[in-house]
Amino acid sequence: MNLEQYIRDIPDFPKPGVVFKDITPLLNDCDAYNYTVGQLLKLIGEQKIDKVIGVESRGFFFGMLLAQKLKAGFIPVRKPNKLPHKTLAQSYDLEYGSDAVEIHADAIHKGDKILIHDDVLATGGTAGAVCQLVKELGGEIVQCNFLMELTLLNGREKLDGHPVASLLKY
Ligand SMILES: O=P(O)(O)OC[C@H]1O[C@H](OP(=O)(O)OP(=O)(O)O)[C@H](O)[C@@H]1O
Ligand SMILES: Nc1ncnc2[nH]cnc12
Repeated sequence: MNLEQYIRDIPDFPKPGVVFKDITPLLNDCDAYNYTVGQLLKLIGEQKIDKVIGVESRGFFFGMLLAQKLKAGFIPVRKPNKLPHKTLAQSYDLEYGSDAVEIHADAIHKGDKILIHDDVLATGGTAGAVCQLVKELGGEIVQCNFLMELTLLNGREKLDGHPVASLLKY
């Protein structure tokens, strides 16, 4: 299956000059998203995963599906002031702006094997901040896993040498 046909380019969204990669056609097709889950699982292989982190908001869709298949827990990493319990926060720069991410401080136990999932690796600011949160809580990052990678933005460089895998490269 050619997954690229389910990802739509939206020029100048959300700001002029940005070509937004829209995954809603992929989410809208059961065969396509099931196939995608299978392909993402192949990237992980036989590696043991205790918890999958999905990054708000588009990382939630496949993050939760992956967690179920991997028989792992799911941890939402959210934008500021959304999580109700005690949190740890990390700020970062975006391709189009800046923001911060938060995690519940009790979500990871020392030594937990963590898969970080998001839809897009762009500048790496978001995923880099998530790596920092996992490190501070004593988790072990097994893989940073993405549907797609915008290679010209060199996001991998922000991920501290952790293994990175993506299904599509643009
Ligand atoms: O590698 P980076 O440059 O950090 O960019 C990647 C991040 O940007 C997008 O999220 P966005 O902040 O647009 O939020 P959303 O998922 O809620 O739409 C995307 O889903 C990643 O989380
Ligand atoms: N070009 C892009 N398309 C979709 N999500 C993104 N996140 C950061 N850059 C993006």
